[in-house]
Amino acid sequence: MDPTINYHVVAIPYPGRGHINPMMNLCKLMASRRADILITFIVTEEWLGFLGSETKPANLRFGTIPNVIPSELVRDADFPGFLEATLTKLEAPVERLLDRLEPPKPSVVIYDTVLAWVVRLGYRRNIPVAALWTMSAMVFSTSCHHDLIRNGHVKANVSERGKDQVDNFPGVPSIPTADLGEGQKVAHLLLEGIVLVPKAQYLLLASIYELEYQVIDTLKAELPIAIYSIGPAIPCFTYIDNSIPITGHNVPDYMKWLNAQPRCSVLYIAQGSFISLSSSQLDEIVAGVQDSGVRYLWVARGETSLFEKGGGGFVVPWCDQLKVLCHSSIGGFWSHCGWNSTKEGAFAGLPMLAYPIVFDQISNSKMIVENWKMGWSVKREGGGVDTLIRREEIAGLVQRFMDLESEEGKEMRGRAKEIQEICRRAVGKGGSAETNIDAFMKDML
Ligand SMILES: O=c1ccn([C@@H]2O[C@H](COP(=O)(O)OP(=O)(O)O[C@H]3O[C@H](CO)[C@@H](O)[C@H](O)[C@H]3O)[C@@H](O)[C@H]2O)c(=O)[nH]1
Repeated sequence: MDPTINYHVVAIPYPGRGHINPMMNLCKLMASRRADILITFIVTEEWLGFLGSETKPANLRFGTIPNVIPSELVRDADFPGFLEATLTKLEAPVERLLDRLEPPKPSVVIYDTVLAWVVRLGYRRNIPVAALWTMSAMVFSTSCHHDLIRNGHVKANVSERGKDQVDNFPGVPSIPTADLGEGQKVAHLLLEGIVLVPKAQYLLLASIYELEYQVIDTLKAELPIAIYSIGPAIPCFTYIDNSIPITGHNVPDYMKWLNAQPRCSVLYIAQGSFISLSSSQLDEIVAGVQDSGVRYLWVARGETSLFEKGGGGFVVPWCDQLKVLCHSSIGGFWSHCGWNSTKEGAFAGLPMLAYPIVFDQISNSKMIVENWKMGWSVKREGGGVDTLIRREEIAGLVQRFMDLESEEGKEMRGRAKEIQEICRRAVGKGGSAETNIDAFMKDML
């Protein structure tokens, strides 16, 4: 046993990019704040391949289990099946790994809220558990009050935007039922984890207190366990200064291309790490953006052949998103509104074009457009998820959005900077993120 280590923390992330990233960022922060903690971050062998080259503190180590769930590369094909596998196949190999772990015995297991089985594991082994919620506090609150959904107060259908409003979610303003993102085949599986949160010892919200304080305070008053809002859990500490162009030997081509573009001229487009758009809608978006004449940097996976027509852009299969968002050539962010992307856009102070697809993305897009007023919705008011948005409409919208001189654009950019300021204060020295992470570490150890 390493004599400098006094405490052991085990982290069990849900195996998906939008979940692994915030867990990893939290663990990096914790490991760098106290050298006497060893953190074991448990991933499958496949995910070790994706994450193995990450720079991280020496007291943060990977623990691996075999690939007992479907590959990350094919999980879109059957998402309910994938989710089910994470709930039924991971527990046994994780237990075997825990039996082999070097001492000291874990002081706490931090787990993704989705993985309900970890709560039972904690009880069996007499180890306290901390649930990490990787979506907004608002979505936690609305999901948490699932009795309303079960009792039929909330319509379980996102494809038709109903007019019904739900105004009895504590700490959450009145919200249309159709914005809740419920009704997916997977909703009941996710709810299982949420229902068990009160049986955990701690709840960690990957959210900025100042941006969601009403709902966070309400949750603190309602739930019987300790709750900490740990800040955005994005790798923001590396990229604070966006005025310095990124140069050097290992600079990827997309960064070199960005370095050569005029200030605020490029629209960054990323529709998320999984769940694709319909191919007809994707065709319209690609054609619309290209017809707009606006420069773009596009993260595209299988659909790169769509870009053969050319256009003023750069297409990549993957990029270092936060670094890109903080680059001075980027002037706007087209996003599917995953919670991490939402927070990264806010941290970068970028106006956003919101194109949510499922789950919490719909309420995140509302937060961006209606609450923070730092973005526009691509979809028309009242249009369902299946309504096709034509290329002409998209071209016009993108042109107006990237126009730096328009009054409406200036106002939106001003709001984005205000939200950015709130984020930066929260993650700065003595800000709410640091204070709350320190409080959690003190309490759990
Ligand atoms: O080229 C890329 C594309 C993405 N990312 C990163 O990947 C993460 C993606 O996370 P997110 O924006 O939250 O999207 P998803 O992976 O789709 O997130 C899932 O998980 C989120 C958190 O639970 C939910 O909010 C989403 O609805 C759900 O789809 C972000 O940190 C991005 O910076 C990159 O670094 N490079």
